[in-house]
Amino acid sequence: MQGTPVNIIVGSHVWVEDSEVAWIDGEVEKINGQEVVIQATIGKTVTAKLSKIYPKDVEAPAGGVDDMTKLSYLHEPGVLQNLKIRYELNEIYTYTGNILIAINPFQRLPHIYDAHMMQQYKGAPFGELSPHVFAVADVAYRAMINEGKSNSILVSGESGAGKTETTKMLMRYLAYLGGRAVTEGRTVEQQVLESNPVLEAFGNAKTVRNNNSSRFGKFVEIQFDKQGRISGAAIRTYLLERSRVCQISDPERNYHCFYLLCAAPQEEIEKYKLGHPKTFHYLNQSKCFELVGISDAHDYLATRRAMDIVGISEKEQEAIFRVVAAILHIGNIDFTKGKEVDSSVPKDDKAKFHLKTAAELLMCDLKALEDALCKRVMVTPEEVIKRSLDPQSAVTSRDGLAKTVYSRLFDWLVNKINNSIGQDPNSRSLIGVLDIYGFESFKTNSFEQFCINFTNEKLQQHFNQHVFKMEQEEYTKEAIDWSYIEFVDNQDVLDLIEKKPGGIVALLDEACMFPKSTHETFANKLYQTFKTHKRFIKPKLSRTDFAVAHYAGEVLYQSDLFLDKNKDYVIPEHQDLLGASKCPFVVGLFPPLPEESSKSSKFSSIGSRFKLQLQQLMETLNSTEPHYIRCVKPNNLLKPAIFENVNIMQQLRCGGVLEAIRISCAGYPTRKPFFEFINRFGLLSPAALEGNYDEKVACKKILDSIGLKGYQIGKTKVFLRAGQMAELDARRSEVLSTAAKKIQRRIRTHQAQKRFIVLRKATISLQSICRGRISCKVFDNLRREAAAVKIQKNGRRYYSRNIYKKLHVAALAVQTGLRAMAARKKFRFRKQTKAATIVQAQWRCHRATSYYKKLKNGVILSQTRWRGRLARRELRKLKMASRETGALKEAKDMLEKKVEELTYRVQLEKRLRGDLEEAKTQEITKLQSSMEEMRKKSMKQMRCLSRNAKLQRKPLKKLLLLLKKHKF
Ligand SMILES: Nc1ncnc2c1ncn2[C@@H]1O[C@H](COP(=O)(O)OP(=O)(O)OP(=O)(O)O)[C@@H](O)[C@H]1O
Repeated sequence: MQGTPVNIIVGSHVWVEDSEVAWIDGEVEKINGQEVVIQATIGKTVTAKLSKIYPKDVEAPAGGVDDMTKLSYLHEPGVLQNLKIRYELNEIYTYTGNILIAINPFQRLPHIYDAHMMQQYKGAPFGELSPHVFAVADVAYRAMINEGKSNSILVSGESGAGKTETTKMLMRYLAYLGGRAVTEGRTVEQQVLESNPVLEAFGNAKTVRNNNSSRFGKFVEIQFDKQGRISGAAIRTYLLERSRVCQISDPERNYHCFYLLCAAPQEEIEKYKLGHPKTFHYLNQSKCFELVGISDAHDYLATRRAMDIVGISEKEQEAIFRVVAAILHIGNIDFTKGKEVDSSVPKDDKAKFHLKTAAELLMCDLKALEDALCKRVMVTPEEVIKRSLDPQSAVTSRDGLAKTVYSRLFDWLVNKINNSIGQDPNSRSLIGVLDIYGFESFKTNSFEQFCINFTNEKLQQHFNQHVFKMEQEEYTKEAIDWSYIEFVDNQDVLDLIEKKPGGIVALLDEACMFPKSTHETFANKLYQTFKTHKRFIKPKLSRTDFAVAHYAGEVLYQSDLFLDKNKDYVIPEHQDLLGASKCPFVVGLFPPLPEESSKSSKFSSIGSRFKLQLQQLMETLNSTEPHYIRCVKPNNLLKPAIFENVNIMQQLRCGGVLEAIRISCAGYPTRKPFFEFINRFGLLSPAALEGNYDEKVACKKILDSIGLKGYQIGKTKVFLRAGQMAELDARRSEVLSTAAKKIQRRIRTHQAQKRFIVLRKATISLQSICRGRISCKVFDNLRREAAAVKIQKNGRRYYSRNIYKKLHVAALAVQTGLRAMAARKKFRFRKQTKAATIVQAQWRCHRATSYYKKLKNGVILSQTRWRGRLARRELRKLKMASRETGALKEAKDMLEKKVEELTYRVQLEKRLRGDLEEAKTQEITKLQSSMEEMRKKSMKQMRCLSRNAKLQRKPLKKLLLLLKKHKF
């Protein structure tokens, strides 16, 4: 795409094309006719042709634009600068209309691929969120669901640009959208996703351009049912790089599976008699055995796990790795000259050991294997001749066997995965994801590059057809006013390659079928046939090379190995050998050829098979709605944050990105049938629809009412310029969102009102319930309080009463005690007083009595003595007076009177004592009840009293005795 040097005036900011750094920016100093002098920002003055100068958009947003069709100046430096700005901000995705450009970040950016992101992109309108691979997958999915049409996503880019990673993301997102419940432990989408590590282990290898380069093309068809759920899947692979099995260059590696197996657990290493990769010829041609940051041992286990998930049984896995090990051993069978001329035999014991191990692992006959490698059977009409091969040919035969076995193994894996995932015959539609090698142009380009570039030509044509050709056809059909948009149609290159008869592929097949053909004869044939073809170039200095002017540039091919690489037949000896293996798995890899084909032609060409495959692929793609993702590799160092301008510009040119931008801007990339247009955008101008039944006029009115310029109205469709649809959609979204807001507002008001009424009612009843409950609680509390007070009162009363009772009883007891004590004291005092009185009376009585007695006795004595004397005197007188008896008798009567008196007194005393005792008994009886305790005392007192009584009795006794003595 060449820029149009508009607005180039002195002082304007411009870009200048520079072959080394791609672009230099600066300010125009001078314009001299067709030459411009620029003061570049890199500090030098540059003089360039006016046609190499492009205006710079000084008002472009600082963060770049997410769709390049939005750029004010659409030219290469503008596009590059935009990508660069975004890449520096880690915005690796940018749209170019409907094409997504993905720049490999060479660093993990998990935040842009997590579940949250998937959720965000699910159902989001295209262009609403920032560009993303999920957005493309979402568009494809929605289009499939809404229109019921199959879609395809074509991922392209050069090796290491990130196609496989992008494809994986697409598959992950589609699995997320169409995932379904787990059945039998694993889902279809799980199997589809897990097929990636299995295919990567066997089809990927480290190359100089990518540490995990897919050495095959892949088209994954994901089938969906009516509900949009994944119901099946099919994987188609294209052109596995067979030569890598036997030949690798430093610092590349062979297919990952070989290294994985060499890092397997020890028992497997021993079982397959393996060792370090450096001990195997197929691996040690390069010094690179390990990958930085990758553990082969870990990957081996991961691959086995993935194999389990995709449905490869344990037994099959064992057989697969046995065959892989056998290939490694086959590679170590070296040959030396045999005894016969031009014959060969295993070189040494080491070669024999590997031959034997390979035979064991493939479960075929050792001798048959040796013969298959060292001999050829020639069938002539006359006889069957066995011809020996020289060591060089034996090595070629050996490598041929290894390549055939490996490619059959790879095909088996793909078939197995397809069978295991299963196809859905009732699938409504599918989404195909194509991850195919990008355009390749190296120093030496062989048959592989030729096929790869052929594929890219095909895809470019599909792209052209979709983007340009069909577009312009449509313009004509719809009779809109348009000017022809120039684009490079590559049909002539495709004719050069695939035309039948006469194309390069056909000529190659022809050459392969003639035994005497060599690459020189083939090249000559090409030179002759395409002498005048403008896309075919014969290099001046070479006799076998040829160049093709591809859409992305000229590529020089070396035809040396074209013939060999194009031959796709299995040497019959190899077929017979492995067909007779005792291992059913190996036999399965080499099914017997159909009788006819083996007879008619043993030859089949890789080129024409590949051509056929591509044809089928194109048919599939043509029946789908395509979406394009162009992966870009920002640098060859495979490091993040390095943006190599020239390299990227080249990729953008090759990928047709710039061309697509140009066409998008020059043409009418969006169109809609009138009906659909009115249906969709009628709401932008309701007035335009009123009373108007002509759709075309209505469409025009709608567009005019919005004020869009530059659109076209065809016979049945409205044609819009790039970005106009977005503008219309934005307006529509605005109208819809205003309407939606209005409706939402109303509905929300209504709902809120309803909610409010219900809420109020509920609140009131809740409040009344609450209040009721609170009152109940308060009442309950009051009742409880009253009860508590009552209980407390009663308790206290009871307690006080008890205390009082005790106190009362105690007081009574004390009072009683005290009173009793006082009474006792009084009683005692009275008793003592009484007793004292008695004692005193007794004593006095006694003393008086004693005194009286003494006196009386004395008196009596003295009287007696006296009377005696008187008596004696009288007696003497009486005697003398002799018997004066009368006097004596009188004395005697007097004495008797006295005794009577004394007896009366004794009786009186006795009666007094009885009265006293009676009073005493009465007193005791009275006091006995209250003074139980004092009984003893009283007893004592009684005793005392009785003693007193005794004492009282004593004088009485004495008195009685006295009376007795005196015989009263
Ligand atoms: N989106 C991404 N995020 C992070 N790293 C990425 C991304 N895309 C690619 N890469 C890195 O780039 C490497 C190469 O990517 P990938 O294998 O997808 O390239 P490719 O285009 O498929 O190459 P080939 O054609 O050789 O198979 C990956 O191994 C990965 O490290």
